[in-house]
Parts: sequence; structure tokens; C-alpha cells
Amino acid sequence: MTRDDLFNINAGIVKSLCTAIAKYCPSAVVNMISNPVNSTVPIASEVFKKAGTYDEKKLFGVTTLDVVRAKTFYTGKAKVPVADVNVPVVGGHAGITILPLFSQATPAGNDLSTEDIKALTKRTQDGGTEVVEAKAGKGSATLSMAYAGAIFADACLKGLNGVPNIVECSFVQSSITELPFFASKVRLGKNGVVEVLGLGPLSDYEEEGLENLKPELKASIEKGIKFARDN
Ligand SMILES: NC(=O)c1ccc[n+]([C@@H]2O[C@H](COP(=O)([O-])OP(=O)(O)OC[C@H]3O[C@@H](n4cnc5c(N)ncnc54)[C@H](O)[C@@H]3O)[C@@H](O)[C@H]2O)c1
Ligand SMILES: O=C(O)C[C@H](O)C(=O)O
Repeated sequence: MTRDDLFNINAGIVKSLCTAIAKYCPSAVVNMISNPVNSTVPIASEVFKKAGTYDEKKLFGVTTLDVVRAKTFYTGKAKVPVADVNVPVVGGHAGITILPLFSQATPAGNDLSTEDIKALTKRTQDGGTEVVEAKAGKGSATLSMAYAGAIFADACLKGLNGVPNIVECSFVQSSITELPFFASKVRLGKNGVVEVLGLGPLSDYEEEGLENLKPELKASIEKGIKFARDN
């Protein structure tokens, strides 16, 4: 099962929860973790627009798990201390839409080959599946989810409390590509998003990944918008 297969069940749940958010806590910061995030965030935006409460600075898709995975796998290969590692992950939160930018990873892992980078990228994209397969029929990808969710929620709270320079990757309304929603580094502040940061310099491999992910991500976004408008 892919995250997209969850659409039929979760789209309606997300829509009803967002309808309640619009009614009872219309100015809340909403961290959307329900899958498929690439569609549920657009669903939420449509529900909030219809209710007149949409604030694009306060709607986030949680993609932190992809960053946690990219950092962990990179650390293992690059032999650098995990506590110091940073890897931006952009695009979306499903399969090839997850695009880790290992060319921007810090500290740099200078001796990583192109094949290493390709393998790390694939492993990050398939991180959830790897857990599901390891559990061998005993359930979903329940590894490090709470950890990732807590990192992102904590960053949002720090931003809301005025702590400066809080930056995390998240799937947000965006104009850094032609797609209306996109995950990239986002600066967080007292009202949610302060700034959606650009992608920075990409390697040829990442440029190719970026172009390859756009059709799937576009379709998932449009599917969410259509669902919200038709239901
Ligand atoms: N974005 C991410 O990184 C990420 C990480 C973890 C989980 N997820 C997603 O989060 C969702 C939840 O995963 P989980 O592991 O916590 O699942 P879970 O089954 O443990 O929990 C789901 C909860 O939703 C409740 N629920 C069901 N229908 C509801 C409704 N109509 N209204 C309100 N609540 C309802 C259930 O009672 C249950 O408590 C899934 O869509 C999963 O794919 C995403
Ligand atoms: O895939 C899931 O079910 C949860 C989460 O989105 C993940 O990346 O593991």
C-alpha cells in the first residue's frame, strides 16, 4: 500500500477535521501529518478557503520524517556525527516526490560517489516501505514518527514564541516552483511561516529528480483540491 492508497479513507476524515478546525480554532497553526500529505494539505487549504479562515502561513505538511531518514542514512555513509548533520529534503512526502538534497548536506561527505548518493536517495524515498517490510505484515511504518512529529511541533512552538532563525523543511503553499504546494526549508516565526526558502544550488541528479517528481506531485495536489471542491 502506498500513501496515496490512503486517500479514499483519509480525505474525508481530514475534510471533516478541518471543517471543525475552521469553526472552533480558526487561527490555529495546523500541522498536517495525515497521509497522503501531498493531497491532505491541499484539501485543508480548500476547506479553510471555503470557510474564510485560510492563512497560508499557518498550514504545514509534516515531512520531518524524510529529513530524519535522510540524516540517519547520510550519517551512516558519510561517517559524520549525526548530531551535526543537516540534509534538506524538498518536494513532497511520497515516493519519488521526496527529494533529499545530499549535495547540500552538512558536514560534507566528500568521498560519496554518485552511486552512493543515488542509493541514499532511494533509501530515503522508500524509508516507510523499508519499515513496513521489516515488520513483515505486523503493521504500518511506525518508526520514529513521534520523534519526527515532535521535532516539527517543537520548531513551530519555538517560532511562535519568537525564537529567531528557526528553519525546518515542510510542505507548504509555495511559489518556489510552478506547483502551488511544495516542501522546502521554511523559516518559522510568531505567525507561522515567515519565509519559504528557495531550493539553493542543485546537482544535475537533483535537478533531474526535481523535474521527475513534478507530474506526480501536481496530480496529488490536484486530486486533493478536486476532492475538497466536489465533496
Ligand atoms: N507525515 C508523516 O510523516 C506521518 C507519520 C506518521 C503517520 N502518518 C499518517 O498519520 C495518520 C495516522 O497514523 P497513525 O499511525 O497515528 O494511525 P493510528 O491508526 O495509530 O491512529 C489514527 C487515529 O485516528 C483516529 N480516527 C479515525 N477516524 C477518525 C475520524 N473520523 N475522526 C477523528 N479521528 C479519527 C483513530 O481513532 C486513531 O486514534 C496516517 O494517515 C499515517 O499515514 C504520517
Ligand atoms: O508512510 C506512512 O505510513 C507514515 C509516514 O508517512 C512515513 O513516511 O513512514
